[in-house]
Amino acid sequence: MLRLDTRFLPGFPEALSRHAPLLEEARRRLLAKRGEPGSMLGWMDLPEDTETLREVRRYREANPWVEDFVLIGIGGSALGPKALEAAFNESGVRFHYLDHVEPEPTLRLLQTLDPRRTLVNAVSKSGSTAETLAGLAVFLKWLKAHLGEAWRRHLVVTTDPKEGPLRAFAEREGLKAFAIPKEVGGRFSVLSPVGLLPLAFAGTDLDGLLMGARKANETALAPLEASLPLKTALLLHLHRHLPVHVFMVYSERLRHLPSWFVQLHDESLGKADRQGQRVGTTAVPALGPQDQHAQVQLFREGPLDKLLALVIPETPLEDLEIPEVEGLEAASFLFGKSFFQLLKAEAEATYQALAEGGQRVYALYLSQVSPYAVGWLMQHLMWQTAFLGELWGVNAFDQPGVELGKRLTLALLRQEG
Ligand SMILES: O=P(O)(O)OC[C@H]1O[C@H](O)[C@H](O)[C@@H](O)[C@@H]1O
Repeated sequence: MLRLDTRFLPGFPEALSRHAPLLEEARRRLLAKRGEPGSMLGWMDLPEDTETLREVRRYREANPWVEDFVLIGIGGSALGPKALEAAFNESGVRFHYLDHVEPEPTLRLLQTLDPRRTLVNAVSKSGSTAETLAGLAVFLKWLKAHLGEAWRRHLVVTTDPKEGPLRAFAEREGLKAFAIPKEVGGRFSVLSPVGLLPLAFAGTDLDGLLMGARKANETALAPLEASLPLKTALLLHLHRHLPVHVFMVYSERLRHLPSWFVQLHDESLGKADRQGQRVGTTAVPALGPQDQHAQVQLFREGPLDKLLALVIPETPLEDLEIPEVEGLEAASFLFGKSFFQLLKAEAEATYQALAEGGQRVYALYLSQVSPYAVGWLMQHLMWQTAFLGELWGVNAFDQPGVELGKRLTLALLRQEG
């Protein structure tokens, strides 16, 4: 379950009815593009794709020997699987992410891995991302050096169905390659094989995850009063004059979720609109309770330039009692309480304190940190982003601003010879 709480934004129900025509129009425009080539709305259909799920499961079953899974990918090709695997790794397979090009940790990783038990997954929609190709080259050499001809079983590719250098390489070498559907962009790809393949190795409940995402689809299309993504899109739209959007999650298991959201929000919505105006708000990742001891001071008493979203679990899967300690009476208010009670109290107190501090804040309650609820939340946030693209007049599915950095990197490398 995912539940929106706007108790500290009392005018919101009226604002929702006032903006009904605007929201309905944004939804109509978005859905009208569905199925249009190049509209990049394929992520809406991923939760229904049972064929890919079967293919991913078959591959997982055929490779029971895997103990270490190295995902080489960056941005949308790494952030989603990283967020979900950290929360729902039930298998004990160890995951390593090469989403950087720092030599020292890469060398250390290569020294600790057993190539005979390692599966390398190179993930890139374009198939041409520099960091990913650099990592692939290094791991390919390592696999070949240790395994000879057997290296092919240890490398699996996830990329465009037809195009790009990685697809061509996989074909040339006869490698197993999963497809990221053409109409699915990187930051919207977590429910494609980009996420499903690693999560199958992590033993995550994929049925639950996709069922949750289907629920988000249902709410996205529901009448306005029941349309959670239209509601949160409106919250962000009404506060677009506030430059900062804090996304704060009260779950250690979901510690990587804010980074996934940051890419989704910032890269989709921070750009020039159709009139050439710069638009966008800056998503700031935060984690509870850790950031209560780091960022919350600023959130509470710093500039009133923020809209904050708190993601708060309502129930734990398991709980842990805080036992009494003799001689530590200062902590007696904790004794007999549980970790989750403390977590929940802290989240609620922060929610209230932020509102009383004058900040604009709302909560998204997750029934539990389960694949179902988190699948729902992630697909919900994709809908929210897509609706905001319509409301702000930007193409939420391109990233022209990233291209210049890529071109300059290439130019610098060429100069160095
Ligand atoms: O999946 P890839 O094509 O390798 O792309 C990885 C990342 O590259 C660029 O930085 C894009 O701006 C991101 O949106 C993308 O997620």
